[in-house]
Amino acid sequence: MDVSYSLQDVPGKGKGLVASRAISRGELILSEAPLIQQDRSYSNASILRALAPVSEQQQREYFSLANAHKGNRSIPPPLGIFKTNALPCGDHSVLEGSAATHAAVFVLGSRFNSSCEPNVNNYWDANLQKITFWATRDIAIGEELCISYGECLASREARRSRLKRLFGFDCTCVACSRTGEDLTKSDERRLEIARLYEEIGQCGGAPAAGVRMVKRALRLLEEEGLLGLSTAGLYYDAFQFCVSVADSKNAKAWASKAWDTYCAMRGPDSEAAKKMHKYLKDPRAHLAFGLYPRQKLSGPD
Ligand SMILES: C[S@@+](CC[C@H](N)C(=O)[O-])C[C@H]1O[C@@H](n2cnc3c(N)ncnc32)[C@H](O)[C@@H]1O
Repeated sequence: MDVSYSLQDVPGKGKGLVASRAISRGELILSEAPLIQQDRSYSNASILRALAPVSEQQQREYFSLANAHKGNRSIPPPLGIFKTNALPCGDHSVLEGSAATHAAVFVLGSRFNSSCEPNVNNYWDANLQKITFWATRDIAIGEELCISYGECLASREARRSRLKRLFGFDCTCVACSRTGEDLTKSDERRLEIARLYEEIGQCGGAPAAGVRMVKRALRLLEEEGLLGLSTAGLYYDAFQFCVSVADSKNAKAWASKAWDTYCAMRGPDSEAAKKMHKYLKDPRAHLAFGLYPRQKLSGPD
C-alpha cells in the first residue's frame, strides 16, 4: 500500500495522523491487525494477560499510546490506555444503540483523532480480522485524518459532554469550533437529521414519504459536510422503499448510490458492498420486491 499519512504532533490533540499526499475518496488509508483485543468484560487483569505474549517492542508501543485517565488511581495505566484507544471490532451503531462485541487497540489505528465532521471511516473487516480505514471524501495533503469516536448527530453540547465523559477531552474539531449563527444552524441540522433517521425507520408502509425524508436528510448531511457519514444506510432505505412498490428504475438508481458509498466507506469486498451490487443488478432479488401496490417514486437528485 502506498503510504498516505504521517504521524505528527497536532496542536491541542497530542499526536495524530496527517495526509502526506492527496488522498481520493474511497482510498484505503490503512489496514491493521490488533495489538490486543478484548471482549466487553475486559479488566486491567485481562489486558495484562493479553499483553504478556506480545513482543517487547509491541508492549513499548502499547505503553506509548495516549492515556486520558493518567493520574486516576482507580484506573491503572494498562486499563486507561485501553479505554482511551480501543476501537470497535464488529458491527455497531451509535444510532441504533448496538455495541460491538469486541474492541481492540492498534499501534497506528489508535492514533486517529476524533472529528464530528470526519473524513475517514473505520471498519472492522471480519474476513481479514483487521481494522480498515477509508477516505470518505477527497483529502488534501496536510489535512488531519480523523474518524468519529461517537455520535455526530447531536448538538455540540451533547457531543462534547459525551466525549469529555468517555474520553476525557474537550473536542476541538472543526464542527465543535463553530460559533454564533453557524453553530445554531449546525445544531439544528444535526438534530433534524437524527429525527429524520428515526422517522425513516417507521416509514415502511409509507414509501413515498420515506423517500422524501431520505432526500431531506441527504440535503442536510451535505450542507453539514457529513455526506461520508451513514449515507449508505439512507440510500439503502430509499432503495427498499422503491423495491417495495416495484419501482425498479429508481430502486437501481438508489442501489447504485448505496453500492458506491459502501465501496468508499468499507471497500468493494465488504459484505454490504457485495450485497448492494447484487441488488443493483437485480432489485427483484430483494425479499420486499412488490410488497405494496406498484407506484412510481423518485431517484436520487
Ligand atoms: C485514541 S487517542 C488519539 C491519538 C492521540 N492524540 C495520541 O496522541 O496518541 C485519543 C486522545 O486523543 C486526543 N483527541 C482526539 N481527538 C481529539 C479532538 N477532536 N480534540 C481534542 N483532543 C482530541 C484526546 O486526548 C484523546 O483522549
